Amino acid sequence: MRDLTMQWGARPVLDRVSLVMQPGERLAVVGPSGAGKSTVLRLLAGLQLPTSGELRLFERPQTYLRLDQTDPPDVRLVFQNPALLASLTVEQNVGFLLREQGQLTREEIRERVEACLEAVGLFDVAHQYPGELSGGMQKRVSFARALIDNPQRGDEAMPLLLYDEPTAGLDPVACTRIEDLIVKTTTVAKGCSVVVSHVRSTIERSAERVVMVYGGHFQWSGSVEEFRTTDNPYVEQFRTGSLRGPMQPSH
Ligand SMILES: Nc1ncnc2c1ncn2[C@@H]1O[C@H](COP(=O)(O)OP(=O)(O)OP(=O)(O)O)[C@@H](O)[C@H]1O
Repeated sequence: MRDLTMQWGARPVLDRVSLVMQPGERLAVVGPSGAGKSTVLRLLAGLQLPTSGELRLFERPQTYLRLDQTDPPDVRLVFQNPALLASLTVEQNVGFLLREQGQLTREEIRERVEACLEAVGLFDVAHQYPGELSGGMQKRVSFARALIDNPQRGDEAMPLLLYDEPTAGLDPVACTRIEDLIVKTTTVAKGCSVVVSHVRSTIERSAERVVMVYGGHFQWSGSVEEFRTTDNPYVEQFRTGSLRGPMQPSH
């Protein structure tokens, strides 16, 4: 992102922000409610276009919405609500894109789906419907869906995986499982990832670098180790949950 601005009202939500991600990097985007974290994800996903500035994904400038691109970049979304299709089985949900592409036989798709389900620790659920699974299992299915690969994908191809609040509302043990899955999914897909989360363990366990968004700017960026110890006032207030600090509701 270079000098990227996203503006709906009088004040820009993102005001000329810049960010470069390294290949294979795992990034966490943090900040208080309404700071613009989901906006960052939606821009990266191509679900909305910036008001101004430049967004490049894998070197290619993004000037069209994802749906309008004939050859969209490989960006995969794992949203807070797993957004599975209720009328399709788990197997049909995970293999949806491969079926649409029509390049593999049913048996080949079934094998790939099975491998992705096993990679996220799901067994014997392929023929069940999402509604028959627990919330945690549904999240796993959405991770499996992010693992499914296009057969034409070259060895050097690198997807960008986007995780929006992946551990919101989960118990601490379920959080740990999902955090491990984020690292695993990103590694297995040979991709890079951006996680938006308020959960400290998720930020620290699933990312290598942290970016703090507030007031339209990226106020701070550093490694996870630095995030734990920095005395940057924004990060300190976020870490401690203090009401005192530079982040106030009126801003
Ligand atoms: N389509 C839209 N039209 C107008 N304003 C919008 C739109 N989408 C987001 N906004 C505004 O942009 C700001 C940032 O929203 P965003 O969802 O990115 O915040 P967030 O940091 O992800 O918050 P949360 O942690 O609560 O999910 C908010 O003030 C929101 O009202």
